[in-house]
Amino acid sequence: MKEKNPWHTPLTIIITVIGVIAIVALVTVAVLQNRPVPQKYKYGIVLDAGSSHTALYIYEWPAEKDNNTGRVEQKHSCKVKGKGISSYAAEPEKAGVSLTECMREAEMQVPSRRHQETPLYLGATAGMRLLNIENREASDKVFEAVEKALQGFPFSYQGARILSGQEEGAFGWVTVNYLDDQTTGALDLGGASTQISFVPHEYDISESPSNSVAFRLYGNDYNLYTHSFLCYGKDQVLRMALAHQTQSGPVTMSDPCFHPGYSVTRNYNALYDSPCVSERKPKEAPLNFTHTGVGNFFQCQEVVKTLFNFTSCKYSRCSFNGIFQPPLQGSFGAFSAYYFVMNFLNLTDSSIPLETVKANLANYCETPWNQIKQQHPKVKEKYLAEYCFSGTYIVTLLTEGYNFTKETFSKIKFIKEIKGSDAGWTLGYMLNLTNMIPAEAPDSPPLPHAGYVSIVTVIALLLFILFILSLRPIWPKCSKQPQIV
Ligand SMILES: Nc1ccn([C@@H]2O[C@H](COP(=O)(O)OP(=O)(O)OP(=O)(O)O)[C@@H](O)[C@H]2O)c(=O)n1
Ligand SMILES: [Ca+2]
Repeated sequence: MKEKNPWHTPLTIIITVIGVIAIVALVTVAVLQNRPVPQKYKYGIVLDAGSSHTALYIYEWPAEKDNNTGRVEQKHSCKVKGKGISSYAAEPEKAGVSLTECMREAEMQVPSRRHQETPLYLGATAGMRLLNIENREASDKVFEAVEKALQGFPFSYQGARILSGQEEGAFGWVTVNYLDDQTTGALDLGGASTQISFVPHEYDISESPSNSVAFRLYGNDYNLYTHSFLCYGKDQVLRMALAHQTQSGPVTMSDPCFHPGYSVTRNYNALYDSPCVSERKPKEAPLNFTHTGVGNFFQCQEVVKTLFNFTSCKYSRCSFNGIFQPPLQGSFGAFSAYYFVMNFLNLTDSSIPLETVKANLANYCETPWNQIKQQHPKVKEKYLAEYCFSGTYIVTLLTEGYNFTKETFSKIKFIKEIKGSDAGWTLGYMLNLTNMIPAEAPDSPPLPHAGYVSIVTVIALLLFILFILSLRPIWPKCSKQPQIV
């Protein structure tokens, strides 16, 4: 006769069924109760009115976590068509109109029930700083027009203003360090100014108080060194280089920073129409000059070096132009035009030694202009013509200007964005104005949701097994095999 399986007794079946139901119920309750609730978001909008162009950024963060710990992320960005707002000095109304398209996009991107509470900021940088120096009235008119345009949208408009160079540098640092886990210096290269910001090892703030900013971020106090060099953005520095080479007012100028075979006619008045160069305009210059390329990196470097003043320094140490700079410290993130240029030249990889970067640049600058155009038919000619100059300027600024050596150069990461948010001053600016710079490290839950569910399941199973084992005394007796005596 077939032996009856001892587990198939009514009692064990009932225990097993109850046990399984209990586990399923326990796990279900645990999962449902602790499921991450669907997030509600809040939004903030910042317009970066740069010298060369304006960009709009929309940030979002979980609504119930705006008490400093919620991670603010970039939700959307929009590049305004045309040039920067400072270029509309002669027709200010158009500066306002230029923003309309991106603002409409923002209206679509931010849920309409959040429109009224969404703060909207516009910060202008070096282009407007220069216009303000050159023509205060025109700069005010541009702001009036921009203000009028922005107030026509349903957001909570918080004002448009020019950021100081110090703010621009410091907020760029805040952005990078808010997004990145380890403390990183920030290098920003714009069209009209350039910023360097880092936390020095030992820093005597009293040496140059105007270069110092204090921040509390994630539970640490930082004494930040920052400086913004007006006129040392890549477009203005190119003007300075051309101005330097046209001091005698020639009809034809041979430029080592442009490719052999490159030749364009430039207008003297247009070249000198900027406070960065206006004082240097040659007295008896003709209307135009022919700008031709020679393509020599080393000679170009010599031209660029003449744009830095290394002779006067009233501090213990300086970068250039008599500006205090403590010794470089730690790693750096280099963004905006640093990234555009180095990315085009395939030189963003930090493992490429400085010497190789220079050799590649030398080779690139030597390449005839026709060949360059053929190789990059899709790149705008204005950008394309300037990469030899810009690459040379970047290397010279970093090494001769800021004193990066072949060892420290490898600590620079050329980046466009960090964790989905563009590197730049806008995020730091908004965090500061909304009081969301996190003074303390965020409280993270001890376990992620998946880990929590797995642990509850395993413990429930163990308890069940333990329970079954504890019932051993009432287990049905197994029929013993006959023993051989
Ligand atoms: N794909 C791109 C985009 C931009 N540029 C150049 O990069 C420079 C700087 O761009 P950006 O960082 O956007 O400068 P702005 O913010 O406009 O200038 P600033 O910060 O000085 O106000 C400009 O010369 C622009 O022509 C480039 O070479 N390649
Ligand atoms: Ca900029």
